[in-house]
Amino acid sequence: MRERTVTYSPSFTLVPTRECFNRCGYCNFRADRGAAWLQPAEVRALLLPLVGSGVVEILVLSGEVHPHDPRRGKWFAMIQNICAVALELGFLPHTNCGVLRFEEMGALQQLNVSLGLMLEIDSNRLLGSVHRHAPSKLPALRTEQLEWAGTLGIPFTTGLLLGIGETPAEREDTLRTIARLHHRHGHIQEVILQPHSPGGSQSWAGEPLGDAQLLGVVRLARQILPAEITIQIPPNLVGDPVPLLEAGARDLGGIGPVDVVNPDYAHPVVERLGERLAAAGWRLEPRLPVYPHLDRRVAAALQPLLGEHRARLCQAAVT
Ligand SMILES: O=c1nc2n(C[C@H](O)[C@H](O)[C@H](O)CO)c3cc(O)ccc3cc-2c(=O)[nH]1
Ligand SMILES: C[C@H]1O[C@@H](n2cnc3c(N)ncnc32)[C@H](O)[C@@H]1O
Ligand code: MET
Ligand code: SF4
Repeated sequence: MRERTVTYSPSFTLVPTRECFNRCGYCNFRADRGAAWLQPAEVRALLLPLVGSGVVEILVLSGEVHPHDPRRGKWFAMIQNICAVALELGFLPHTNCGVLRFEEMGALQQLNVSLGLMLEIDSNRLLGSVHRHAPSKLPALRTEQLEWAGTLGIPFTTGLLLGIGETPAEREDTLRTIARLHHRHGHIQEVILQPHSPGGSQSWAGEPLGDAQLLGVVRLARQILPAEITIQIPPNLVGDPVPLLEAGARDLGGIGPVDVVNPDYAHPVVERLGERLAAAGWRLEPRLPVYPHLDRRVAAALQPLLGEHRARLCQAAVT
């Protein structure tokens, strides 16, 4: 059988803070004001042991401080510092810290090879349920973020959170919104199809999205999204990834020690996952947090480090 390829990103997640002014009904990550903020010394202490370990991506995933909160500037400076330390130690940062001001997005572009923000579901109807207390999940705000990222030329990861009360038509609308934004700017590198996976501390008592439903969405996404956009599924939130790969998914996202968003669902050990996939005719390969066709859009100051990682990845592939 011909071997096909599926990718993952060897990653480690840093959390600037869990403090968040939103209260998404499905969230098991957020904390109230007063929660800890990551200190500069802690960033170094967490990252130093990872140098030379094979980890490349530092996923910076944060709760959000309100844009009009007087502490917003300090919060944003903390995120910039985390990215700068990660770069200094030779890692490639990818930040998803929620909705940003245009100037903030431009500043993070100088410190990240790509940025992420889930569109979730492009429907105002959910503002009456899971997003009732989540102003930063307003669909118009999130589509504007994707538009800005396109204007700035930032390689971008977005996605859908599935099984949060949306209809089939709303899933299709969301995929079409992403396709439309991509057609204008060509900046969407991957779309995560994330199945809602209930955890112990969320307020909304929704069911998990099953693999059979996810399979249908992967097929639909492959029809709607242009071929250069990769479909990502999280291996720890699905039963068997193989049928989803057969349906068009080609990436398994960042794999690290813990999934901080879904701590109740352990990540697979990469070696075991590789063996399971190989038995089904799929070769698991590492990738960088920016896709090769978008390398030239990465900030000039990051090009030398990106080049080193790209060369190392090619070397590993031929040896
Ligand atoms: O590359 C990304 N991976 C994202 N991932 C995948 C992530 O790389 C890994 O699954 C782990 O969170 C890393 O330990 C998410 C996973 C989740 O469970 C929830 C949200 C995200 C969001 C992103 C993201 O914005 N960018
Ligand atoms: C960082 C991203 O994590 C996703 N997210 C948040 N809570 C859950 C959950 N219970 N199950 C799956 N994904 C979740 C959202 O899509 C958010 O944008
Ligand atoms: C756990 S969510 C982390 C990213 C951000 N708060 C968002 O929801 O978009
Ligand atoms: S999903 Fe993100 S925005 Fe929503 S409450 Fe959790 S941390 Fe905040």
